[in-house]
Amino acid sequence: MAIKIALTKGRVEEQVVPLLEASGIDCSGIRNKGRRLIFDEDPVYETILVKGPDVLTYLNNGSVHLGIVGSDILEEQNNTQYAMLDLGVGRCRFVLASTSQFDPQQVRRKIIATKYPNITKRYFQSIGEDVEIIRIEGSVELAPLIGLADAIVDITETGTTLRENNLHVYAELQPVSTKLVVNRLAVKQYQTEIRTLISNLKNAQTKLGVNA
Ligand SMILES: Nc1ncnc2c1ncn2[C@@H]1O[C@H](COP(=O)(O)OP(=O)(O)OP(=O)(O)O)[C@@H](O)[C@H]1O
Ligand SMILES: O=P(O)(O)OC[C@H]1O[C@H](OP(=O)(O)OP(=O)(O)O)[C@H](O)[C@@H]1O
Repeated sequence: MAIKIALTKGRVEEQVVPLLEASGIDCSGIRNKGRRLIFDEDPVYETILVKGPDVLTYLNNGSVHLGIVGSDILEEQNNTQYAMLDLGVGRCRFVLASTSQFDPQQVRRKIIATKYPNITKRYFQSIGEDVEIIRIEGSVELAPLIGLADAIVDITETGTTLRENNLHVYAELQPVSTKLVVNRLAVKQYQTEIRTLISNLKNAQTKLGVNA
């Protein structure tokens, strides 16, 4: 039976496929995927492509043995315990950002827009502040520009999106990177295979110059 991996499609997929290939996994199907979602070209690993927040749903349900997902999603879903390896790709960081008019000391209770309400809540709790959180699905940078929120908590990599929308960083939160996560039962069932995969991925990181 193949070992099943749920891989986050999009940015993570693009950055992880070279690592999987350098680990000896056949990703030819993913590279020419069209609209396909299941890839069984490799004799050992079957990969499915899913949205990031769904990776843990498949993993916890036992439908897949391994998952590849950003730490942003693991932290938002309060589920970091099965992260076995930092793949060192998909690197970005959480920031609190807003326009130059934003006053971090404002007296009125702040309204914060984000795709990550749990991470945002934990951050403001950690600095002893009570805020109102508005969850939005994307293009979060719009929120302070059109008056939906006072500021945002979002991820940034190059800073281009913030810069091109005239937003500034007011606080640095935690860093983000892509993790390999495992199903608890699969760790026992496929101990040898998972150990081998982790070792091959570490060698692939070295070969490709990826810092974990
Ligand atoms: N700017 C970024 N730089 C590096 N990694 C990022 C960046 N934005 C997101 N990521 C990582 O990639 C993951 C998925 O991002 P991606 O943009 O592909 O999906 P998404 O946010 O669901 O977007 P879409 O709905 O447009 O597919 C995130 O969970 C995060 O770990
Ligand atoms: O600092 P940068 O390199 O510009 O990257 C940051 C952007 O990347 C992510 O958005 P994504 O592309 O996932 O789109 P989204 O707004 O639909 O979430 C994030 O939400 C920022 O908007």
